[in-house]
Amino acid sequence: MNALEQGIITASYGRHYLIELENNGGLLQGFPRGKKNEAAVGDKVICERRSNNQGVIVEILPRHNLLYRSDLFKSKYLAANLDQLLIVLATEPYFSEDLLGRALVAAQANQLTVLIVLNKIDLGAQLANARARLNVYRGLGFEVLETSVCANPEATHEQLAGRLAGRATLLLGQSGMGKSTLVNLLVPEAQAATREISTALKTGKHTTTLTRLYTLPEGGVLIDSPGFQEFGLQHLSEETLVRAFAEFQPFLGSCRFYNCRHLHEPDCAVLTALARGEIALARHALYMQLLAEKKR
Ligand SMILES: Nc1nc2c(ncn2[C@@H]2O[C@H](COP(=O)(O)OP(=O)(O)OP(=O)(O)O)[C@@H](O)[C@H]2O)c(=O)[nH]1
Ligand SMILES: [Zn+2]
Repeated sequence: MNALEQGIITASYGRHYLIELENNGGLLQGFPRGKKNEAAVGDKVICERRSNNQGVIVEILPRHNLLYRSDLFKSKYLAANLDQLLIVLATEPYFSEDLLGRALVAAQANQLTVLIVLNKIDLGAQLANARARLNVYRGLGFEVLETSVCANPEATHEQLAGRLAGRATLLLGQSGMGKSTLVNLLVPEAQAATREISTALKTGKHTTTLTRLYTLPEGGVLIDSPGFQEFGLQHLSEETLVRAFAEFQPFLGSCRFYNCRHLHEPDCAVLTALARGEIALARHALYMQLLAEKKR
């Protein structure tokens, strides 16, 4: 048997992985050995070298979390071993509150810190509207930073660098919010690194579907995932879903039925709070939607 080496997954493209070996051991193209060795970016793995630049992943070391999305048919890993989620929104184009809400639920389920960034504040026309839409989330205690990556890169860097240093952060954002521009600001060598990864994985024009891990100049890692439209959370239990809505928590003991699902039950404390305007309609609607998707 060849020597075993440890490394971290720094890129994934389907079932193709790039592994950065410890102790400056270089890059290895890695393949999972069978279905159960499917790894995610951020995973620490043991691999067995098969050639100069290729190896087989023989073990995935225990992860402290794994963020993924799922529907009835498949699940898709986003990243492993995270501390933080950085959600990039913009004044324009219009951001989806549904995707934002789902990302917040996923973060809560994995005990991740959340940082929401409202980018393109230099585009004034939609600024007030975007701020108003984010008030609910500010009220829930989420930190919302305002940036203009293009018009004011220095200030953006100042706001974010300290918050990312020394931590593992996953960047999520719909297309067009300024995610790539932000990565290039925070990781000056990002474009060169991506070219290197594309060559190693021979992804060619599919580069945009890569998930990539960058080491930050200040320490810590930033993981850039491709934008997506769907964020299914089928795999989360009903209990986890309820807990993910912080604003429901004060009411949970006060429903008439101990096993109340807070959907249509009489004397439900959550529904009463909703009727009084203490819980936002859109948030409860998302909760109902997530529950409904589990049953389909
Ligand atoms: N006005 C303004 N435009 C910005 C700002 N940040 C990014 N943009 C522009 O918004 C557009 C989208 O930015 P990208 O960084 O490519 O967005 P993305 O989120 O990576 O989107 P995809 O590449 O589609 O995934 C580009 O034309 C950027 O130049 C900003 O702060 N202000
Ligand atoms: Zn209830």
